[in-house]
Amino acid sequence: MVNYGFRVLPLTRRPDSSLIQQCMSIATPLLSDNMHRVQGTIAGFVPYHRSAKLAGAAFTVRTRPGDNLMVHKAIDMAEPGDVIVVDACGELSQAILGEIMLRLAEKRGIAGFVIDGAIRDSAAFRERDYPCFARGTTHRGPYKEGPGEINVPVTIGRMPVMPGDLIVGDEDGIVAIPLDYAAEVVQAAQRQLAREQRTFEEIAEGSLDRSWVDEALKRKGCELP
Ligand SMILES: O=C([O-])CC(=O)C(=O)O
Ligand SMILES: [Mg+2]
Repeated sequence: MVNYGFRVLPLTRRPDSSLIQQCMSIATPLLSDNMHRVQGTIAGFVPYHRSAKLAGAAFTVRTRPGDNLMVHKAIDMAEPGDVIVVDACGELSQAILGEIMLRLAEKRGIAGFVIDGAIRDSAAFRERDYPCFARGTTHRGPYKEGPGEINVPVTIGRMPVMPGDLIVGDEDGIVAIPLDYAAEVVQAAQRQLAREQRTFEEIAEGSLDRSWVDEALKRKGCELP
């Protein structure tokens, strides 16, 4: 019997904790802009916690749709600060996470969850402000049979995620920054944040140069009044 599809692997590389901390105050559009806008989840993930922010190392899980045995194992294995990222195939017929699991994860210092699937007991995530993004809710509970895998490459919302990627989530969705590029991307996003803050000031003063809009239209051959 080959074990591919039913494996539990350790997470061996994580981003620097100072980098994770910096990402708590950088919006996801700034991070995805600095990866050429191709790395990030498509629309459809909802934050069930009030603050909507999340950052940490990706502890990845791939489940059989509707089954959460491997998510339970991940909660027992992940380290404080990790984000459990579950590729549950976008399945919405069974919830694979609930309040008992939330409380276990919270107790262990796990930073939060990203679930490409459904959760239940969703009021508890809001009340405890415990970070969790998911595609929806249903009271229909999970099966606990496996198979599934831990710390293998996964995809969530059409975004590839490698174990140990720097995960950042907010009201606009979730982005996974590949570990080897994380420092560079975060620095570039911070420079973009400073540029956008200057733009906001120029808008308030009425001094923002808008000539690029007509120039772009003319270059494309558009007739202007
Ligand atoms: O039964 C489960 O595994 C999910 C659940 O509702 C909980 O954790 O409270
Ligand atoms: Mg429950």
